[in-house]
Amino acid sequence: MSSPRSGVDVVTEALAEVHGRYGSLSDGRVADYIPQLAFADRDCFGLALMSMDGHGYRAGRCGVSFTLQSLTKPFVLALALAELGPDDVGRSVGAEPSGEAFNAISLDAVTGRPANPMINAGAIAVTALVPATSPAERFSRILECLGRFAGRTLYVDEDVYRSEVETGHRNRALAYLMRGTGVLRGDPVQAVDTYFRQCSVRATVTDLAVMGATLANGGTNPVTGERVVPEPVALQVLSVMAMCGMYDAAGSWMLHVGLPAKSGVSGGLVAVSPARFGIALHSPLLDAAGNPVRGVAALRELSERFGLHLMHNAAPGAPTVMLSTTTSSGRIALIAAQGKLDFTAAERVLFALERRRVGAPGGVVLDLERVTGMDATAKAMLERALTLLIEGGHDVTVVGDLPFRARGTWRRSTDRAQALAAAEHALTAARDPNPDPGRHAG
Ligand SMILES: NC(=O)CC[C@H](N)C(=O)O
Repeated sequence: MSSPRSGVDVVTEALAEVHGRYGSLSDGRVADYIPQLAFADRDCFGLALMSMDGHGYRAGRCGVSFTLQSLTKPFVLALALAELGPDDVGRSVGAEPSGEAFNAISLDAVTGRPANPMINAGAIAVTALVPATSPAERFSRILECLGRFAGRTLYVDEDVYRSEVETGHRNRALAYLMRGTGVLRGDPVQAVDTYFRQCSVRATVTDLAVMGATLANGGTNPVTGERVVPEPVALQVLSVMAMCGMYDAAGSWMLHVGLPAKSGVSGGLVAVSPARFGIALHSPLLDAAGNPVRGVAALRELSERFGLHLMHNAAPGAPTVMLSTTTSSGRIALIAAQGKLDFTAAERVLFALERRRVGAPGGVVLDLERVTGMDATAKAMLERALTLLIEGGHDVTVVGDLPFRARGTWRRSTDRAQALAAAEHALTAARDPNPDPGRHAG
């Protein structure tokens, strides 16, 4: 796909630009240790981005399918984690970067566990963990799960599968070693056979972008709307990808691109910008670490251009605290906030409150009328602060209808001016013995 001639599609334009810039790189080699992979078209290059809202963008050849190979590893890990949980999975495989090639014999001297699930040894162990009553059922569960990530039914390339079976002696050796250390339960030949089938599943760049977007979106496929894995599983998988997804180039990838990612020997790569999008590409020319040369260059540029690095500070949003003052009576601290509240926004509100707070029995009016939402952390922080204020003898009013609980007696209001008037009244009443009729228990 070329850059759009009209309209405002700057995302496609950016993809097309990097596609054009790096599509002519001819360094690297097509993997041929699995003979069928040597037939890959070295000129093929496609790049697709799928946002967590399900908006898709493409450049180059994105509809051509290729075998996913190691790109299946994070998604099968997700299945095992969803079924068994991290403790059980962790008994069979570690989560440490190996700093070695994908086919390394990276087994811990004491536990016998492979270093992580993104190298072959770890992936074979994880595949064998998927609960099933037979190898056929295990593979069909894996295939079905990959399809749910992609949002469509996927198929095995039988030629590539046979090619892997014929040449995969090293993978068989890894499986036998793990059988020896006790990490792999069951038949090592069957475990590797399931793993070969899994590696031979075909998908397109577009499919792979959807698979990445599902992880970006906390485990829910943004195109089909289906929850594929629970949110904590998506987080765990992305963590492992961030540390181990790019084999022995994981460190320099994190330094220069800074996104959880996974590559495979057929030249595919998927990277995830958490809570933003999945981006995928296919280009069979691989560098020495087994990562696609054009893809690494393209993603490095896109990451810089769009500020995607995980360690990049998020752009400051609108100021959280719109108003922070003490009323003319000197008795009430008034703080008004806006936007969506997370840890940082809640901390800003509480910092302002702490600075304005008048000694008890002072009043506090917290105007959250223009707060559009809050996450669980912000809610817990504000509730705790309200409880502390009430316990400290403050007269507390919250303006707005956000769902809050706080122990003790406090007021809720829909209008800031009324809230201030009621608070002044209550503070005056507190000094004289008449009870305040406006107060209720929350
Ligand atoms: N890095 C990869 O994609 C490796 C997968 C391949 N099927 C193998 O096991 O050798």
